[in-house]
Amino acid sequence: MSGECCRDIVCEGCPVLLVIDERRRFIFRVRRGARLGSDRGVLRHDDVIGLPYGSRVRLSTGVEAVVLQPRLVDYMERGLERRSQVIYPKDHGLIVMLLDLRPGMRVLEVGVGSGYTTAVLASIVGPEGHVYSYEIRGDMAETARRNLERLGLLDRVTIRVRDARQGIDERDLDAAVVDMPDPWSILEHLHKALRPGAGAVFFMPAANQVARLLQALELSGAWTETRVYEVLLREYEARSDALRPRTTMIAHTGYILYTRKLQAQQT
Ligand SMILES: C[S@@+](CC[C@H](N)C(=O)[O-])C[C@H]1O[C@@H](n2cnc3c(N)ncnc32)[C@H](O)[C@@H]1O
Repeated sequence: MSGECCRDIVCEGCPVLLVIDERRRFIFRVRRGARLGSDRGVLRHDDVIGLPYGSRVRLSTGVEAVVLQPRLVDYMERGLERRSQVIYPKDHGLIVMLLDLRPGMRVLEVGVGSGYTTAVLASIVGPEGHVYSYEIRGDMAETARRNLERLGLLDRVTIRVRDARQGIDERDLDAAVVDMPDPWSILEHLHKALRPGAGAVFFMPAANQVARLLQALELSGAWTETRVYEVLLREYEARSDALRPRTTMIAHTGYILYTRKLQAQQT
């Protein structure tokens, strides 16, 4: 079978998402001689080496599973450490569009937590871009570092273990994502760090935070194009004989406030 290792074909050392059923999904790196155990049977890693991604494979019990490339969203669901509240994929999607994120951008992040948003930003800016991330807690920064290392994204990220209220070192940044309890307290630092007209997104779980931030933005007169959003995502049962919404959904994650830097008036 021809094809590129880890892109088309499973080779030793490649990451794999093994899907047995909706609840049994495992992410691992293939190691010759290793085994993955589950209540549905055992998978010998050797059995997937050389298979094209997208192949079916049988466990020791005869149960069938599928071998796929893990996506970032699969890692977020079950392949990373989680020690803080994280921003969900439904919200990341809108954040990426609002900030017009692209390869090569230099992006600021305030409030790293477990590094889920850092991973989204780093995967989009690519090897030629960079993410500058501020996190006040050393233990959180370490968790994020481990997660980014696992994803192979750590070299695109600089994590500063620092209170962002004391200042931001970088200048001329293309965009910012702020996920911290009191974002109004860093507005001046943020304004200095962004390039003219650059966008910033603030993620906040509570409506009173949004109101307070809006007030601070209005008072400063230094921001424009301010918008507030909430993303509701309803998944469907993907069954041709009974297509209908799922009975449960994530009711609330947080609000997304978008705004852009306004230059000071030239006199
Ligand atoms: C909800 S978590 C961020 C989660 C992250 N967006 C994700 O998706 O994984 C908020 C983080 O902000 C950090 N934080 C709070 N105040 C901060 C400050 N003044 N400067 C830097 N980080 C701060 C907290 O320690 C916490 O880890």
